[in-house]
Amino acid sequence: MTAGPWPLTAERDADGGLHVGGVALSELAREHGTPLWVVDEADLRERCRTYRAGFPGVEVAYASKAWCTTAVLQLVDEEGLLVDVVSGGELHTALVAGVDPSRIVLHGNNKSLVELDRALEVGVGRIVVDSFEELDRLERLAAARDTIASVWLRITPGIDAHTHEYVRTGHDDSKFGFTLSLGLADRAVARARDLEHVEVVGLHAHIGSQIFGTDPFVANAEVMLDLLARWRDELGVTLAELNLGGGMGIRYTHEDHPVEVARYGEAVLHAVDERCRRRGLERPRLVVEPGRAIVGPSTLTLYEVGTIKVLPGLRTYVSVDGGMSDNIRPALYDAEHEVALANRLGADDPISTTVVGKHCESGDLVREHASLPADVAVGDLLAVAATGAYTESMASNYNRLPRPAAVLVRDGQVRTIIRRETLDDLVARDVPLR
Ligand SMILES: Cc1ncc(COP(=O)(O)O)c(C=O)c1O
Ligand SMILES: N[C@@H](CCCC[NH3+])C(=O)O
Repeated sequence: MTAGPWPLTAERDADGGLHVGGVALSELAREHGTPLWVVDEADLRERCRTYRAGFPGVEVAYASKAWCTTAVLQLVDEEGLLVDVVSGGELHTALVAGVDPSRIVLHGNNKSLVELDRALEVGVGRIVVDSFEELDRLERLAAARDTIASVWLRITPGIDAHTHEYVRTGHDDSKFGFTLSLGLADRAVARARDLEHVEVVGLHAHIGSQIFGTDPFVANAEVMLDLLARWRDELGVTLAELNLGGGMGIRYTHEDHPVEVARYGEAVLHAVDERCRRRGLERPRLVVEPGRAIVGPSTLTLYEVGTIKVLPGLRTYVSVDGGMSDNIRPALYDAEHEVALANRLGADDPISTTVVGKHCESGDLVREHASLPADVAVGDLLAVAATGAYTESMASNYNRLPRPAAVLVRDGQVRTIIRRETLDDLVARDVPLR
């Protein structure tokens, strides 16, 4: 089981039932209901460790936008990762999780005054400045608090990573950061020099997400080191820190072949050291910022099969009890996730099915071409792989579906880390007229 996109401890028992963390998924469905996010704790911790080992001497920050819930943040914190947040809500979650503020990095292309001020109040480690307005705002807020904001400038390095258009961030025409080719980065560092309460200590560049191959990451590192060298030579500005962002692709289906973290680390660090040698730079204090690669593969979503609609000569629709409200990725990015029957092995001859959710949208797909046993039936359980990243964190209540629960499994133990939403939760913020 583990060779595919499934969590580390996933295995089938003698009857063909799927287990994760030593617990049968059918038992989890009985106890906790469906849809259910099942997180393999061993897998999640292992990925944190693999990342740290793959980038020796480099700080690893978890991009919490991938899955920002207290238990997940506590796990990655225990594993020694920094936590990157992009909003007051993510910051609050990290603080509630008990993450030391100095180990938090605040991102965002449009941080509010309240968010910036809160970051200064609690003393987050670094604020990643995205715009000229933000430099000015930070100067005013930090002066009022009689403090100094330690910041990285977010640079848009002009690197076009070949990934889905919606998740590219390093190309020139991007809403994020100071565009290097248009001279905005140079203007930003010049502006920052005039500020008394903002100290630029480093640079940041993130080129996009779900990227396969090492070349775009290497190119990003080279561009950023060239910039550090040029600013040293032209402006006498020496910056000691460099955050190279996240974006490493993961395996969602058997057809995906991502690079191993160790190879990615080797390639980037080799390029960094080579460039530093050529430019006569000391290796800056490096940070990388993965989200998806930490949590994505650790989790599967468990659904129950409801309606099955056979359209002879066309296709077979298999409907499950969740859909785009708990995983928007297929609808938004045409993303594909492996699907498997979870409660039994099923008939030998697979058929091609279209697994869909229960929402009022034809685009409410779980997987367009899912190979499932021909005898898939109402009441069966389906497991959908690699749903730890950008599913719960992008979940909604569309069609007023309560959001699912999440459980953490390890060595036969089960802990609820997010309770299932109730119908009362759904109306809790409504203010009725009568
Ligand atoms: C600034 C920044 N850092 C890190 C990440 C994490 O990306 P990924 O989940 O692809 O590793 C993102 C999301 O793309 C991001 O915008
Ligand atoms: N939500 C996207 C990734 C966004 C990356 C955030 N900057 C996905 O599921 O692929």
